[in-house]
Amino acid sequence: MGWVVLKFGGTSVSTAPRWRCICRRVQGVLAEDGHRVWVVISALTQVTNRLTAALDEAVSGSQHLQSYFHIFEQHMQLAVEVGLVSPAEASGIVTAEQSAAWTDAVSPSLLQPLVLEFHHLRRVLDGIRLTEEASPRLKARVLAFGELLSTHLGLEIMRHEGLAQVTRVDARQVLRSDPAPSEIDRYLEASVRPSTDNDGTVATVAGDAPVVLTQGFIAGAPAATGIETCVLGRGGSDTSGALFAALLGAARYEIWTDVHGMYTSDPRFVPHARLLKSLDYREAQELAAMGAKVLHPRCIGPAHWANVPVEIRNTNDPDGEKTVIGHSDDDARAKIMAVVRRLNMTLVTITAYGMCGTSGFLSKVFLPFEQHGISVDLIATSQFSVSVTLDHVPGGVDGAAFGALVAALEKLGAVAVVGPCATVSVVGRHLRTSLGELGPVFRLLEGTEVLLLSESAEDLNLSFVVSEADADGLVAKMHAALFPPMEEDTALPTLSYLRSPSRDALLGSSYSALLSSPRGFSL
Ligand SMILES: Nc1ncnc2c1ncn2[C@@H]1O[C@H](COP(=O)(O)OP(=O)(O)O)[C@@H](O)[C@H]1O
Ligand SMILES: N[C@@H](CC(=O)OP(=O)(O)O)C(=O)O
Repeated sequence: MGWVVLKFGGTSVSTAPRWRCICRRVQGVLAEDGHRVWVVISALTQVTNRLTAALDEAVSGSQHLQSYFHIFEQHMQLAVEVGLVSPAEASGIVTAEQSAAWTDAVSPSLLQPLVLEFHHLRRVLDGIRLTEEASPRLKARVLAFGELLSTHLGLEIMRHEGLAQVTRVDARQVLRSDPAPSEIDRYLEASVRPSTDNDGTVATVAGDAPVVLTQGFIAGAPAATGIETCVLGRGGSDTSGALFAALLGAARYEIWTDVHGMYTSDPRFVPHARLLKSLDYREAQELAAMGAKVLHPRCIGPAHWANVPVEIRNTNDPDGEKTVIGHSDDDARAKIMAVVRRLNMTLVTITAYGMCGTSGFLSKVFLPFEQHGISVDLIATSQFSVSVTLDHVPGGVDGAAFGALVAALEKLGAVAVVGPCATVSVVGRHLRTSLGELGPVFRLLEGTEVLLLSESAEDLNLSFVVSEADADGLVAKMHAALFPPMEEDTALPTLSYLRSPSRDALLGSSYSALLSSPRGFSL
């Protein structure tokens, strides 16, 4: 019997109606061809942010249980909403001390694992408060509690909803991280290579259970003393799901979230954004990497590696439209797919007039980036100058790694650092053959200071580095030019060439149309 992997994000696991939807979907897949179902869930919405706040509170020693108590309340509210705890049992707990007493004295036995996990979290936070410091290793342990807690509660909710044969698996037993250059990468931005389950670990942990529930975001980091906890970076549950799908050789990987799929821009800011009905792996990867936050940038790799088709679907509209990601045979055709942006980028320019025309300039410039574990994103070069953008600086621009990088680069020439800035990217296929269609985009840049312009070697994105303040306005204008709002198409005769059969095959409904559809849903 084959597996189908379902991943539910924070917004999809935080209310009773969403959990009923999860259980219905699991039952639907079980009924279809006798599949087994591997369910990956994130922490309840905002819990990872609250754990980050709890860490800061514990380090600073101020009110270190405030965020902890918020998290406790959130889980109790859900337990009440789904009917696992009565409102009377949960009432009257207004402080962290009372929550501890409540969990000791009156918690229902089926919630004992959840309660023990809360005790464990509290012990770790108390320890951090005493020492007033938290290493990347300890931070990862704290952040992992979000998913450990949600899966304890989720297991009982699923059983309560009639799914008797669910097994909870600890993801750290299955996913093992790769060696990493720094402590931050090792524990907080861990990467796990996709692989097949040669040693049968997945089969062992799943046993005969038709349904497995496990954590997204967390993995095991092999250490001399055993297996430590690491996390895959914010939003990493999508990648966990893809890794499990690859290990299991799953028939399908479904990512359930609060939107119908990948849109031509972030629908929160561009309500006329159109749903992308089908994408190939490379296109989806490029969109995720350039800022379509609905997918974690590393999640497509494992699915592609194992040839597992991916679907992105809306928990609030389970039978509605969706994005399907897989192989495609039409990559010869040019197409414009989206306008997306990323914030918090750093632009570094190294200028060395003395090196004009000398060989090896580029290798000398890039060596310090490798030595200090900082990967570059966009690149533009001239004879004596190189500009690069960085989307992730381990330890931040005030940290030791970045300081050492700048010191090394200064030995080669003058170094200028600009940040935080933003990249606005038009993502598509064969953009160099679509420059006529992209014309309006360039006109829209008049009056905006463009710090760097880059066209990707693979011809998949055209990116502009601008100030953060300019980014959202620019995205909205560029998107309106390239994807005119549907109802206004006829009013824009000059852009009518943007309608074509291939475009109609690619683009689904707009976010605003889906939002006002009779089925109705909300972000
Ligand atoms: N291009 C895009 N297409 C779809 N959603 C996007 C895009 N860019 C950003 N998003 C945002 O991604 C959100 C879903 O991702 P996320 O919050 O990580 O979900 P989850 O908690 O379910 O994992 C959506 O609510 C949407 O606002
Ligand atoms: N809980 C983690 C991992 C994650 O992927 O969450 P979500 O699926 O809600 O984006 C985070 O907030 O980063």
